[in-house]
Amino acid sequence: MNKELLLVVDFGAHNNQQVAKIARQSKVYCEVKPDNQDLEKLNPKAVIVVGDDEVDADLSKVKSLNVPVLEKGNLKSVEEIESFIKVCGFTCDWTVDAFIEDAVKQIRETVGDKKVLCALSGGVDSSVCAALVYKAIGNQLTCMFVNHGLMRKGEPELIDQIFGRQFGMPLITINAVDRFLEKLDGIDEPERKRKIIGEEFIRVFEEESRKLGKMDFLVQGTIYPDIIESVSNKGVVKSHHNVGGLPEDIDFQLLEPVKWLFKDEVRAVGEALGLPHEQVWRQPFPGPGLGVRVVGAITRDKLEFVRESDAILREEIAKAGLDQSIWQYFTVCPGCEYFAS
Ligand SMILES: Nc1ncnc2c1ncn2[C@@H]1O[C@H](COP(=O)(O)OP(=O)(O)OP(=O)(O)O)[C@@H](O)[C@H]1O
Repeated sequence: MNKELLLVVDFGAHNNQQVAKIARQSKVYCEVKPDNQDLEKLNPKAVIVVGDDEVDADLSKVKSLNVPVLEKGNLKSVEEIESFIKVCGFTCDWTVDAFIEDAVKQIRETVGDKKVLCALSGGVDSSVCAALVYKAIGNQLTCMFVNHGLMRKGEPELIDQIFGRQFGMPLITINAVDRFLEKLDGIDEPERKRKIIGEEFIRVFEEESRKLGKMDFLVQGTIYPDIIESVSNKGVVKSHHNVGGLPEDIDFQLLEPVKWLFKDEVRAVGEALGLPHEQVWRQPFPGPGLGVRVVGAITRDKLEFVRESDAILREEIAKAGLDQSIWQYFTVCPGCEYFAS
């Protein structure tokens, strides 16, 4: 697809992502770039300038593009952006389906006949990436799910049901429950737990992926805010999203098929690809899973307690119709007497 680009040039605005999201809701493809980039090579059809100190900004680079520029005031209203889009004559054809079609084509071109590995956690980002890459290259993709024993109730089974059975993807499930729980034995510091879980994940993933023979690409669920924030005008906000913190020198090329999408767009793409609604709209879940919802040292009893109580809470919240309006809700297992052995 030959995309018409609406460029948001960011002079350090706090609302840069908001402006891009509004434009995209009008089906216009929009990217956010800091003003120090080579804007000309992006060939935009129009530009919106945003910035908290925009009045003092040097707009010569933007003006030299010779395209329409919306540059007055920092807080651009939805109406203002929509009418600018209309005046500029955008085709407004950037839809979820158009994105998928384009992404599938690009993935096929990039991958050719090579092999791709996806670390599938069952979270929104890796799930949508897996579905998208599978649509593009079918069985050239292998997904690997590491069950570390810290998942929510029914989650490992659900991953198998959706990706293994419904989609029919090549899916390898690694049962590493004992291995993780042994490493975590007696550890009560939450930061220490996180570190152990992260490091163990990398070890398991490396060991198991080696058994698969040569894999050329690794799928990574980078999303657009990761990119905008890592190259923001205000300096690096946070480092790039990474598959469980794998080292930089891994022997894979990265495939990042949703790196131009905001989270809600990732969800919409997931639904369009046939992932269940509940899977793509689920609440954020911490990487170290239930391990950090047990206060103090983790035992199998405590894990079971927090897993069951979490399942009950989620069921009740859903029954009350609140599961999409409350951003985060969870149960915690305190280090109480009841569990003393
Ligand atoms: N148990 C797991 N099995 C396989 N891959 C995993 C697992 N946990 C994490 N990963 C990989 O590491 C990536 C980053 O994990 P993190 O916990 O930070 O999740 P995230 O950024 O919310 O992404 P997602 O929505 O895919 O879970 C995931 O996208 C996935 O590729």
